[in-house]
Amino acid sequence: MSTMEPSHTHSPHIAVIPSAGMGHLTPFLRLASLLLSRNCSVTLLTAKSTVSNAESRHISFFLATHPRVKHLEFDLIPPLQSSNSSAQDPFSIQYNAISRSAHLLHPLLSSSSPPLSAIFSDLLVAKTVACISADLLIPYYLVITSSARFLSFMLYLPAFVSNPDKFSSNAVEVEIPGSSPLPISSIPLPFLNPNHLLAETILANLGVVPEAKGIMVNTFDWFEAETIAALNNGIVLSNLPSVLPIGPLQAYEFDKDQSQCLPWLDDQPEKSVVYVSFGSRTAMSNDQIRELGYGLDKSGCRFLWVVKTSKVDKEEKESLEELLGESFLERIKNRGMVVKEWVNQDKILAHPAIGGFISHCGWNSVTEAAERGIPILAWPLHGDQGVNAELLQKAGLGIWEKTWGMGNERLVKQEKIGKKIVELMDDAELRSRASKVGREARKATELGGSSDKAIMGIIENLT
Ligand SMILES: O=c1ccn([C@@H]2O[C@H](COP(=O)(O)OP(=O)(O)O[C@H]3O[C@H](CO)[C@@H](O)[C@H](O)[C@H]3O)[C@@H](O)[C@H]2O)c(=O)[nH]1
Repeated sequence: MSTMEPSHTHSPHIAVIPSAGMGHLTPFLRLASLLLSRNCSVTLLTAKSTVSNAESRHISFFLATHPRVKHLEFDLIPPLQSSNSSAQDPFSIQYNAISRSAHLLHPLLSSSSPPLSAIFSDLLVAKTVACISADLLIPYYLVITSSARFLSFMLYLPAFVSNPDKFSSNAVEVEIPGSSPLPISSIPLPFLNPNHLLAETILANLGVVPEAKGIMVNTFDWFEAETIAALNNGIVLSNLPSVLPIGPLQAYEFDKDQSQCLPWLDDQPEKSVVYVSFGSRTAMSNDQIRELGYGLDKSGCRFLWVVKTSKVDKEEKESLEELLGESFLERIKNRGMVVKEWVNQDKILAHPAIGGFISHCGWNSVTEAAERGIPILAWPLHGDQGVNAELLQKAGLGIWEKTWGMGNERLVKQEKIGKKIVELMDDAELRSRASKVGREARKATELGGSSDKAIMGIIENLT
């Protein structure tokens, strides 16, 4: 993005309110950094305790490198106890706690100095933020951390859950107005159970979406043109505010990476390495992790693999030797690097040695790969990831083997994995289509590009 300064004398002061997990925090910090570069003042509001170490480390580092940002923390009221075992996902519990604690934001926001010009918040606190913004007579904008396609589905969620007969066990897809039908198999499991904490939290906040001044989405026009048009033409929801694609949001400098990954990549030939990572909060079963390892070995490709065995980094205990065996690590050591730590993914994807990405299709990972034009082998595991996998395949950014299923529902064998990796790395047409996606993504964020114009329009409206 450009660092063009607004021509106005009054620079807006914006409160930025993410929810939980790196997948939600990262785009908000990137947006905050972008706003600063456009001469805005920023106040960042976060919950006093985070779920993962990665979040608290990133917040601290961000504040240290962006000293103009004011940071305010709010308390969390104790989480709801639920008998539903699927609700025990620590991130869903935190989303719910943040959503229910959002009223504690009022005194922090109303006493802000200089007074706030706007609030940019995650959907999961929208209900309270809408009331506060009405009280303070300032606009609020929603920031969607997933795809526009997934936003369409979320907006359709109230209709979906209130009409279960329409979605009988025989149904294979859901018709979302203005969008191609969504396979039932891509719908996140919590949404098939309206009593799930995550579904409950989203449903509780959806009602105020029409009160937002605008809905920013970390996507770009070219990538999701049909969906964005449908959202903006009132086909999905008649009273929807403008949907504004502002992505891919750019990474800010995060230079504390002490790992050996980048030096190792420096020694690998161009586009020869497949990067494997399943984001910040997704763990495969240990059996699946081992099959993936043998599959990587069978493919004969070079690889950089970030292994994650538990949802939250605080629980990671097992060593790589215990998990994969010393003989595996010895066998692959000349063409594979396996780590079990936080890596600087954005820098890795930007490295010329990377030729492909095996990804769970968390939306940040997808947008980061899109920006670099890196082809993805989609392996969605939960949440919005099936929806994202489908759309990235349609846009030409990757391939998705649907028969592998979502999550740990079936064990995908090493032979299949090995073959797919070879397909990912050898397909010249796929590589060229992915490069085109990269060119379009970069065009969107250049000065005068569609995403650049969208963010400048918002800032100008606030001055
Ligand atoms: O070692 C690591 C692991 C992750 N990342 C970064 O962490 C972010 C992870 O975000 P994402 O790729 O979106 O995955 P999740 O952490 O799984 O994100 C959650 O939030 C996303 C945005 O709402 C959803 O799309 C996902 O399904 C949901 O799991 C990305 O920026 C990665 O670059 C690193 O830099 N290093």
